[in-house]
Amino acid sequence: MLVGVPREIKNNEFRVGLTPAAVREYVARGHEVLVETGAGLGIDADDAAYVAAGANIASSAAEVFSRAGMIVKVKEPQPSEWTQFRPGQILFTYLHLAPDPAQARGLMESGVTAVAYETVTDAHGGLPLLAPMSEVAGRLSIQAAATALQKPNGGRGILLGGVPGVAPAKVVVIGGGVVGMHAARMAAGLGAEVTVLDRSVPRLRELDELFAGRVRTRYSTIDALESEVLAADAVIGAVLIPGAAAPKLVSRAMLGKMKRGAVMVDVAIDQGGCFETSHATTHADPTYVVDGVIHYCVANMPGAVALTSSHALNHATLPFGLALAGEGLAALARDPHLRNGLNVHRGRITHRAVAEALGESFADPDAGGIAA
Ligand SMILES: NC(=O)C1=CN([C@@H]2O[C@H](COP(=O)(O)OP(=O)(O)OC[C@H]3O[C@@H](n4cnc5c(N)ncnc54)[C@H](O)[C@@H]3O)[C@@H](O)[C@H]2O)C=CC1
Ligand SMILES: CC(=O)C(=O)O
Ligand SMILES: [Mg+2]
Repeated sequence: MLVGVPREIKNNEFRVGLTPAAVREYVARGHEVLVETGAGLGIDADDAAYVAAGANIASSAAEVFSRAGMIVKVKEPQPSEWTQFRPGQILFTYLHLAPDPAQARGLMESGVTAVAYETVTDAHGGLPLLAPMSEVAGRLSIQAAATALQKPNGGRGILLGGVPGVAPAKVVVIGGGVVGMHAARMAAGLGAEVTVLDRSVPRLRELDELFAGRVRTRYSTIDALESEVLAADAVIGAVLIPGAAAPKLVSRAMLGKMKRGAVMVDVAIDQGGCFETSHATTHADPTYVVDGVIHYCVANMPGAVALTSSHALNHATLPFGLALAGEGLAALARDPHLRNGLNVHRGRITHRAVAEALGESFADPDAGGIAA
């Protein structure tokens, strides 16, 4: 198959869909790879590095979109990209459609077959193509919180770890999955007092074991959430119901009672955010203030550490991308986990939670017909 890699165009997005190492794997299996000029510059991979890996270089995104049978990207397509897809073409990237009806409509109208990284599953109930970026964003969330808490940035002026004789900051992590676990680990490593809330008791048990008492865990009732959030210096929003819009767990009323200069990092913003007052921001202007509380709501946090992120993402996407390039739609028919990633096919929404969030009718991909 001819696999196309356009340059990412979202604000401050420096990642790339395929690294040169990944290109080499595709080429070794007989695929042709077409990379837009400059697509890898954010990770120190120039056109020559891609040519050395066996790729051809396209002078424009339009050339990539018009020639490729499959497009491999990182971020959800932007409006200027929706219009370039065509029926039968495969798109393999993050989509986050639940909070984004305009993009959903654009993809449906294009006729593209869109496989979303964030809903591909594995045999252990995990999300293998979301996990690496959740690891990055979880770790980064604590760097963002630590920076925003500094007085010149509008924060409370508290050091996460404190110093001998002065108490550390209180960090509250809502959702103890991949993002939450990595956030807790970084915050605890810096010496903060960390509490993780989750609705899954088995998950709280795992975290309790893992952190051996260094991190507190609490079952996430409204009571527990309120008391923790009101005492917090930093709150990390890290919940997920796969495919669905994030539940709003911190209300405007709760926010009004928080400490002035506290920081809220809503990592779940790509699914619409889990704080009532969240709206998506960009790396160019990452924070805003509501009721004296700093909000950081960047929807592509890993783009800031593109070098680390692109390699981690490619390690996870490579086997699935190779299956799609090698078998086309048959890969979706064969592998139920990859099929869970299918969000849009032939103008219909093919993921149940995404369809429900958008109020669209659901076309069940398990009911057959994919490989036709
Ligand atoms: N902003 C960004 O740049 C990035 C955002 N993300 C997003 O971060 C979010 C979290 O991702 P992961 O940690 O990988 O998901 P995950 O599935 O590993 O963890 C989610 C956790 O939330 C818990 N949860 C669900 N509903 C809850 C509720 N009402 N109260 C408390 N806990 C609840 C679940 O039990 C689970 O443990 C996702 O929306 C993901 O897309 C991930 C990477 C980058
Ligand atoms: C998961 C996601 O949205 C990102 O890495 O940007
Ligand atoms: Mg995102």
